[in-house]
Amino acid sequence: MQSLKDVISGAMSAPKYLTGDKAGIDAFIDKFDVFLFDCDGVLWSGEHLFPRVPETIAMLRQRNKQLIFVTNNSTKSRADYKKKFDAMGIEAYENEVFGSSYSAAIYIARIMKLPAPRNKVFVLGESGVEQELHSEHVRFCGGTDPTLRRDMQPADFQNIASQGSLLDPDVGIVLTGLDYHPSYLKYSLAQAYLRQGARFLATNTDSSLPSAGTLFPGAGATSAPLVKASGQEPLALGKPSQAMMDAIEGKFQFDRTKACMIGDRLNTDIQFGVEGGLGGTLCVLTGVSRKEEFLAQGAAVVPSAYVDALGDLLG
Ligand SMILES: O=C(O)[C@H](O)[C@H](O)COP(=O)(O)O
Ligand SMILES: [Mg+2]
Repeated sequence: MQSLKDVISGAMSAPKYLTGDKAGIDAFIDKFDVFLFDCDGVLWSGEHLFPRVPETIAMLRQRNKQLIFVTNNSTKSRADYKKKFDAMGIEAYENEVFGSSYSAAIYIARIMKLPAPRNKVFVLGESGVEQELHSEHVRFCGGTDPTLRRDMQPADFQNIASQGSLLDPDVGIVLTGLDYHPSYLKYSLAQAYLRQGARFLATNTDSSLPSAGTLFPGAGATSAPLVKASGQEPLALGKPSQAMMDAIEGKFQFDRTKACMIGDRLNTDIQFGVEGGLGGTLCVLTGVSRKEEFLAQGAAVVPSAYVDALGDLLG
């Protein structure tokens, strides 16, 4: 297993190309009891399901592998993902999903445990974040609140500056995720809360989102205006955060050396697996990262192996 020290010292063996190598694929799968699956860019690209994904998942289940779905996409809750899996004919279960919105919710509820009343969360994100905060009995505001999906009015500046009715005095945390409805008003409220000392968290900070076969602004892009305005960087609780890895290991109880992370992105999925001390990592080339990035001399993050598409594991 390659450590980050090996990566930096360049003492790394080249990643194994498995597409078309039946024996190599079998040997690779046999090494692991647990597979941590990224979603966007590996299973699907938005609503587009990649070929032979349901069959590949079924094959791993037939070989008695434990499967865990670890996504940074915070727009959906575990329950939402169960619906998406069902709609795409993928055999998967809600309790196998561990998303960045769930990671953030349990970090706030079980680790930060801010004292009431200033323990409310101002959300810059979608309903997946709200559902997971609710599942952990964490109070929140902002998010999908329709009254905030409007243009900034002159009176809003005075209201916010004078700690007026637009501000909730119980907010002690600002949490950003992938937000499809950003607005100047929401950024202004978030900045005001941070100036009052609220803690700054993010579900994830991925720069881009793979969807419909191309790339769109990611969670890191939708939270960037607040990072610039506040001069603060959030604590991110999605991949490659090892706080997330510890929480996953705690929930699913597995031997890290017998686990493999499958992902499409080097600086989230593969780095997550390498820094987490997992037995292996597999890069799938249907999403964000290109093989040239990790085959290059001195590449910072290198997977153990790679395939052109997840379905290639069927040989
Ligand atoms: O911007 C984002 O949030 C990410 O691009 C997206 O969520 C990635 O999801 P994942 O590949 O971890 O399933
Ligand atoms: Mg991905």
